[in-house]
Amino acid sequence: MHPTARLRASLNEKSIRFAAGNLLRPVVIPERVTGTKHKSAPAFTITRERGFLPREDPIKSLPSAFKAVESLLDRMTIHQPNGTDGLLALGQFGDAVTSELRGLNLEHEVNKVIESNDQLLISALFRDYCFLTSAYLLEPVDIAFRQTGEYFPGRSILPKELARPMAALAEKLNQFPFMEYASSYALQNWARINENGRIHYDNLRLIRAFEDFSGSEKGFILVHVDMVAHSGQLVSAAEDAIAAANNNDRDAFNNALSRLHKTYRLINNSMETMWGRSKPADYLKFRSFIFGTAPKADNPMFPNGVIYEGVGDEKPTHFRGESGANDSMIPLGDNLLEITAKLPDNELTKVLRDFRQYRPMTQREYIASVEVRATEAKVKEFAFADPKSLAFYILNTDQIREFRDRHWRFTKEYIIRRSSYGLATGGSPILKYLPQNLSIVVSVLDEACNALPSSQVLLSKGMDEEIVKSVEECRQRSEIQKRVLDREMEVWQIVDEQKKTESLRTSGTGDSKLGFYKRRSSNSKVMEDTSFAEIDMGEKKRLQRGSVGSDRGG
Ligand code: HEM
Repeated sequence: MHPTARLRASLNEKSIRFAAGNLLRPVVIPERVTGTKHKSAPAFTITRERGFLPREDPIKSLPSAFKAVESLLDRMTIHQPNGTDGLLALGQFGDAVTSELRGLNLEHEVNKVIESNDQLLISALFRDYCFLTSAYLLEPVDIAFRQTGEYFPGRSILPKELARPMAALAEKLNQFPFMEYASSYALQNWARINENGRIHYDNLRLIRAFEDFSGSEKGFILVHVDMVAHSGQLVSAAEDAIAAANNNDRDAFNNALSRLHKTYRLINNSMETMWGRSKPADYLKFRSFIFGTAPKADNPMFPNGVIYEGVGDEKPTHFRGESGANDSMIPLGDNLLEITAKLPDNELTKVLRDFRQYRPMTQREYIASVEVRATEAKVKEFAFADPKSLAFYILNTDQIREFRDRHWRFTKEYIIRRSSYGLATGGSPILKYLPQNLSIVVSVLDEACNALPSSQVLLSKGMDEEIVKSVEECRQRSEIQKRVLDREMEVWQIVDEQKKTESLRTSGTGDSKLGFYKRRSSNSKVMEDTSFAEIDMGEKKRLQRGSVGSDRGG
């Protein structure tokens, strides 16, 4: 069947498929999947070697039939490698897309690639069309932000030259037709500098960029890749832990949890390098381009969603934006250690579950399967039944706490300090979503620490001194974290309420922000039905320059 014939009637329907019913089966994770004989295997086939990275390094450039696409991608980046301004800096990207792609019928070329079922090439095309789509929709948002420090609505119609290939590629990959962390912005967007070298930060470069190939955007993306380069060991340890719990094999279980712990430590150490590689003062400069069009009810940038021209019945669509929330390393730990089971049944948990849909199908199914299989194998109960296993369970849960703690500090320093805009790129409410997840890990850690005998008892039973010492430190950290977070949340609650009161007070006063908004939207159909008084596009903040790489002014 011709691929376009399969386009969904409405892209807004969440028609992503799950392997329901298969999640309980034992999963055999291969060591490696490479070479042309595996051409049709999904790019994100999960292996013990590569974990959540694509099974082969991403394709760096497109076949010559797509030279118009490649040219737009090269010329759009705000800071061009030769020091000039790119199309996005000049506000010329939207016009360039329509004038340069119209009439080329690249949709036909895209469909030929889809029919070939060359999954690596399909994935590269999806990455590149995602970059074009986000740049096109968010260009007005970024221009306004660079000029005023405030956000502005994006474009509400995606032209068919982008919309139809996007929809067809997304359909083939069974993903939403929008930029996503794994399949476009981060995990499909790196190349090794030395082909024979390791997948390691110093040996990586970007394939595509919105702002700059050598500055903070590079650091932001490639630190994620550097972390995920360890994920093969996470997958391997998680699989061995589930198998050991099923086989009642205590030694194998402890060995697997010990390997899991070592790997999470490597990942957390890599994450810590973010501060130096991607400056907090630079983040907002490329962040405009990774926002999404969801949530439907409450996204001031896309109050009426986005119409994909020529796709299905052209109903407005709403998709979450790019976010590390779509990474699979932490959900893997949450599910394996049965932390997920402790999530309260509320709106924020729905957000977390929704994030899990925004990733390659293989990862979606795998993460869901770990949740089901770990519950069946009673991983947590098995860990709690033995002091040494429980000690490893605590060490791993503490690593997940450490990740979320550092992450919350990133969010405060990179975002909250610099913008009052309440939505994160993935569309979650910043002040509520991340702290909830952190507080849940802390409560699981607390529960596990309370169940563990005292250090003296552990030592008297012959437990390794180093492990006992580390676990004791976890206990202390857990108590401190809980106290600090509780106090902090009280303060944020007050700030949030003040913000709401202030917004009510100033509503309808016609201040300069609103004036700018109205001026800019005078010829924009998108704003016709929107009440300006209710819009919060973030407060005006002074942009500061960072000092990483060649990240220059703008
Ligand atoms: C400057 C650095 C970072 C900032 C400012 C940041 C910001 C955020 C924000 C605001 C969210 C909320 C979800 C949303 O987008 O709506 C989020 C979620 C998330 N991010 Fe990041 N992030 C950063 C780095 C990372 C890194 C390096 C990773 C590693 C994979 C990561 C993984 C995650 C995860 C797993 C979540 C879901 C939260 C959870 O489960 O508790 N982030 N991020």
